[in-house]
Amino acid sequence: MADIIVKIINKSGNELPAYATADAAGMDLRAHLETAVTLQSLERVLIPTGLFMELPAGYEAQIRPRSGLAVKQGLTVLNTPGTIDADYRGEVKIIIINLSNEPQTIHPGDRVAQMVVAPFVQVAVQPVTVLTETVRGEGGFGHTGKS
Ligand SMILES: O=c1ccn([C@H]2C[C@H](O)[C@@H](COP(=O)(O)OP(=O)(O)OP(=O)(O)O)O2)c(=O)[nH]1
Ligand SMILES: [Mg+2]
Repeated sequence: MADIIVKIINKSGNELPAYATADAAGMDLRAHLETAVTLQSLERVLIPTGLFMELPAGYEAQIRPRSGLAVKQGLTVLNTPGTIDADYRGEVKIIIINLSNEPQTIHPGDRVAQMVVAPFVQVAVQPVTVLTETVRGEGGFGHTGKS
């Protein structure tokens, strides 16, 4: 597991991201804030993490919501899953939106999202005029299971 190295510069003063349990998929990310931020209902905000990362080629980091924040406060990641590219060298930031009906406050150091590192493939795009036929064909969007 641990032979995949992600280099991190931590300018936040918060602890480094870490897996909370032995087989956790995600590492929680903390807000790098001077003061608390309050979001009105449906307001969104870009939360800095103070983290700068270097992922190995062929890997991305996905920024996902935390279920506890979502169910308790209606706070979620607007662009989930956010994509951190392996060649990105800027600060990792998290787009949080308040989907509750009340104002919600994020405090410095709060765990606002989680990061899952995953491999991906890059593909070659080949223009054609005909695609192979399949049983599904063009059916989708609830097409299966109908009699
Ligand atoms: O939640 C996110 C999503 C993206 N990024 C950073 C890392 C990523 O590599 C870069 C670009 O992200 P994306 O491709 O999603 O944004 P874009 O709007 O397409 O911008 P760009 O034109 O820079 O690719 O922004 C974050 O810090 N947080
Ligand atoms: Mg992009």
